[in-house]
Amino acid sequence: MDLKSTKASPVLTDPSPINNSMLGLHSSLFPYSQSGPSFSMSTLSIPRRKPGKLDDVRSNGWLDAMKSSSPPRKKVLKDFNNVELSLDDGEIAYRSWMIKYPSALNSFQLIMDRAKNRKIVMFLDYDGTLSPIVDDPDRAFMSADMRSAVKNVAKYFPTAIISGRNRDKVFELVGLTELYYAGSHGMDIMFPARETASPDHLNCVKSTDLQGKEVNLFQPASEFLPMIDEVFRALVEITKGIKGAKVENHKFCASVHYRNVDEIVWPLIAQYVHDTLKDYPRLRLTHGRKVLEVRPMIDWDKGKAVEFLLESLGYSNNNDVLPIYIGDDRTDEDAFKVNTNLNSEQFSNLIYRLNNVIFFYISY
Ligand SMILES: O=P(O)(O)OC[C@H]1O[C@H](O[C@H]2O[C@H](CO)[C@@H](O)[C@H](O)[C@H]2O)[C@H](O)[C@@H](O)[C@@H]1O
Repeated sequence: MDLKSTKASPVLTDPSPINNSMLGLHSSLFPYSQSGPSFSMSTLSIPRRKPGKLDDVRSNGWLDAMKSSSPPRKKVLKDFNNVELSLDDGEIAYRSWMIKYPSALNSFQLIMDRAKNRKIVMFLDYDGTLSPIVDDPDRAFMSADMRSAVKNVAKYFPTAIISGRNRDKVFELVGLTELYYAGSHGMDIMFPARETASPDHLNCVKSTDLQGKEVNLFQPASEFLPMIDEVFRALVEITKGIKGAKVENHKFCASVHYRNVDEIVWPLIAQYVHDTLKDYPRLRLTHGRKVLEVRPMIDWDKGKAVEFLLESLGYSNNNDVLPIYIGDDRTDEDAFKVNTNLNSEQFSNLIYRLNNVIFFYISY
């Protein structure tokens, strides 16, 4: 059974900033931005092009998905002593999540037992996992401590970064040459030339990395390069009048950020993206943390990238291998879905939380 048939998602949506103090946790444990965007009517300028009916994005579920990461409303609950607690939906979701998924740190021995005599292969998401979530995507830096921890992990285990970002950009942010990198949600994978990709993967070519070393490059969506470039420019143009909107070109996908856009304008930004995509029937939309991601309609995602890397590095279908994936976002669930033979109970037994990200084994 895969995650498609498992209703609850293991990832958390953005909580309200006051959660941290209420739960008695230090704010540094939370990667979420602590300052929400402020809004005044005078700061809103509406772009020239008229959107289609805003009903499109209301009926197709985009708006609901966008709102699920917004600061939720308050609810009054009673605690064990019958004292009324004012909790918002995010706080309730956070508490339930803490109960549902055991802490990886408290379960360390169990995890060590499962890892005994097996080779760990480590997969790490970037934003929200290695770096804190901040308002400006260009300033999502990982700390020196985190870099040194990842460097240490890579000393012992093959380690790959699987990010939605442009591969060069995520390499620039991480800066460790000993890792493997997959950008554009796994549609741009670089791995050592000494390894060979399966003959099924035709889009694998020889190339050189930034240090001039020979490498293999796997880009299953290479034919979409001009289309993504074009849609990126169209999205920049159509959203340019929306204060706080930001569009990024990740080579094989494009991101439209609305974290810094007032919620009142979200239907408009969603409708603009929806209208733009009408001209591109071969592109599809996925949701991330306050970001709309436009990507090619191909059967490839972070999960396929994990399988591809395991296969290319010689670790697939091997009981001696224990792949571990750590991620925080909906797109990371594609990697969690790699376990297709598990029922939902077996599946949730593989999930732990590590601070506020999900720690997951891929077991064969
Ligand atoms: O797969 P990832 O490495 O997690 O990348 C997913 C997206 O991450 C970035 O956006 C997110 O982080 C930003 C910086 O903290 C934040 O401002 C934004 O709201 C988040 O969605 C990146 O900018 C996106 O393009 C990636 O797709």
